[in-house]
Amino acid sequence: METIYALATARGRAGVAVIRISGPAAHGVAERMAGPLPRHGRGLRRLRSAEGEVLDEALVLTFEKGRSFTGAPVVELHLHGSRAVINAVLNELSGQPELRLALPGEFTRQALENGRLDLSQVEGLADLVDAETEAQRRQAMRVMSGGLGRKADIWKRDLLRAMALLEATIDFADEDVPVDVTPEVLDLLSRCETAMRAEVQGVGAAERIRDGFEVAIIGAPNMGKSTLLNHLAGRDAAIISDIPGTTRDVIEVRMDLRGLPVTLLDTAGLRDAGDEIEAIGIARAKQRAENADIRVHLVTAEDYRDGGDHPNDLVRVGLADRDRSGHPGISGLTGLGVPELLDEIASRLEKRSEGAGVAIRERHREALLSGIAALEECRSKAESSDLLDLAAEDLRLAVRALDTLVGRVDVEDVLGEIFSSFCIGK
Ligand SMILES: Nc1nc2c(c(=O)[nH]1)N(C=O)[C@@H](CNc1ccc(C(=O)N[C@@H](CCC(=O)O)C(=O)O)cc1)CN2
Ligand SMILES: Nc1nc2c(ncn2[C@@H]2O[C@H](COP(=O)(O)OP(=O)(O)OP(=O)(O)O)[C@@H](O)[C@H]2O)c(=O)[nH]1
Ligand SMILES: [K+]
Repeated sequence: METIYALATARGRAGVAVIRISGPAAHGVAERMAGPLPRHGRGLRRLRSAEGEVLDEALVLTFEKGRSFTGAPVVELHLHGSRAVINAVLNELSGQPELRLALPGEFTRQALENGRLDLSQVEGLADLVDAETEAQRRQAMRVMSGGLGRKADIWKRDLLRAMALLEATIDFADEDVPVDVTPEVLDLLSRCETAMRAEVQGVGAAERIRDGFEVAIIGAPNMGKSTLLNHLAGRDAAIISDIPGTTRDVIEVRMDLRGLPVTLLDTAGLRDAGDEIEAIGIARAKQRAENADIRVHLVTAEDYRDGGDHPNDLVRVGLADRDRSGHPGISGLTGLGVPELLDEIASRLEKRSEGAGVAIRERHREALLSGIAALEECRSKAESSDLLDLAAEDLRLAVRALDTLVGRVDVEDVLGEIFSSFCIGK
């Protein structure tokens, strides 16, 4: 294994910056710069260049092989977090013949190769590093701490028990001993299948939590859509004017709505377009609104009162102060009714988030579906005594599908894709 190094913290001025070195040469290189180090501990040391110049006074942490994040020997240099210090130390490290700059995600890759994390935990870690909201953090933590692997292990244990029962039946089949194990086998199969299906059901919600929900604000020109968006965003993201047809491109604002990641969309006012550009804007507005998770339809107070049915993915809100009917409406100008609108959106999105479990990616869905398909095959064969051999083969396929979840098999082709989303230093 090579020895790699990289800045683990973000670039730019900060209180402290951390450089990680991982691999067999880590301790040797660090001692060359810092002098003798504790074997598995920490110490305050002067880091010197080869010429003897003091580069920084740093906190140096050492981790023994098998007892570090990567599983390889690790040294962490906790530096003063200025650009100049970071550059000086990185420059010194780049001159060390045993070292190479880490690729994106390469520390985590070492952790995977050294069995410190399974593949699903690596995926969870990737999501955790990207998490912007509380719901994203919680979901990533569930997966990073091994939730999917634990479930897969439980299912696998049941399937291996079913396999042993089937094989015992096959062995006894010659001996005229009437052993009917199928009820127990079928019971084990259906238990797994139900649990796996529940996880498949949750992948959609999990993906929404990771990628974010879209909420589109729609309505006629000049209704105050941009005003409402700016109010929600807390900044002037969209242009407000009393000229109808101001907004043309879709304006996007990312926000954290009670822990849920939401992209708000301000769209062109819907009407018969005044010109060609506006027509394009309106077409885009319709398209994006159609794909959004929720549409907030701004209407006049009169229209709101005349009401009527509307699809339940549509939150219909009436403007507050444009008539005197006195009903509680909404205004992006005064903020009236905005907390209620946010509550309504959040509660709808929370409903959509329900069911997210520890299967959170398309890769997980595919593995589970192929496992479920194998279990279905197995069940239909297990019911007929002359197909038990084939039933056992289907079970092996199902177990294999579970193994791909945690990366015990078929890892190589997915690694590139997973690590491409990591940053350098992770
Ligand atoms: N300084 C620092 N902070 C960090 C990390 C890191 O690598 N370095 N992490 C990186 O993502 C996360 C923590 N994850 C870690 C997981 C395992 C070990 C580790 O060395 N485990 C040893 C025990 C070490 C000890 O107790 O001295 C072990 O399990 O044997 C370190 C960090 C977040 N904070
Ligand atoms: N009285 C009142 N005026 C508002 C309110 N919200 C917005 N306005 C005004 O209505 C005009 C249009 O506001 P915008 O937010 O640009 O409307 P829009 O729906 O985005 O308009 P388009 O870009 O044409 O689709 C501006 O002059 C706003 O100041 C409100 O709640 N009450
Ligand atoms: K506007």
